Amino acid sequence: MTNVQIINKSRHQLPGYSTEHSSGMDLRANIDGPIVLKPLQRILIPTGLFIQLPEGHEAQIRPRSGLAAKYGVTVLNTPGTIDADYRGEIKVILVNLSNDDFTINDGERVCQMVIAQYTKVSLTEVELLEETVRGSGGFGHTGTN
Ligand SMILES: O=c1ccn([C@H]2C[C@H](O)[C@@H](COP(=O)(O)OP(=O)(O)OP(=O)(O)O)O2)c(=O)[nH]1
Repeated sequence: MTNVQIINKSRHQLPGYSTEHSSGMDLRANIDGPIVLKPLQRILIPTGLFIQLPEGHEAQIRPRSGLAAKYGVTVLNTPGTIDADYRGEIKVILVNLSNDDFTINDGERVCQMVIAQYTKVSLTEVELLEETVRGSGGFGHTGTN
């Protein structure tokens, strides 16, 4: 378990894992009152959370499948990236892809945050890449079912 420091300026409890095996912590909207998101409208939602990630880690802001499946509401830039050197407030870009208005209430769980380690690489420019069976096949070249 890696310890991460966080400042909570929201009026809600600190996020946590909902089960032992959850990878994401649900984040709550920290807003003064309900906000109506019209079809195809997007909005930046504050969380009131400020995090200090250890070097080599990032936080990924991902949609909640329930909001997506039931209401067509998702995270526009999924996965949003919170950098280890970012000290600002974590915000969530939600978009309403349904034909109906969607109301966001204060304290509503609007997304989930996954903390992940990443690998830093250096790029070496070459003329040829190692051959593989797949080669350049992709984008459904093996069929779609
Ligand atoms: O969903 C998001 C995505 C980003 N951020 C914050 C943390 C991140 O470290 C910073 C910059 O994000 P990103 O690199 O994606 O934004 P950019 O458009 O490239 O802006 P910048 O030029 O500030 O890096 O904004 C959020 O709060 N929520």
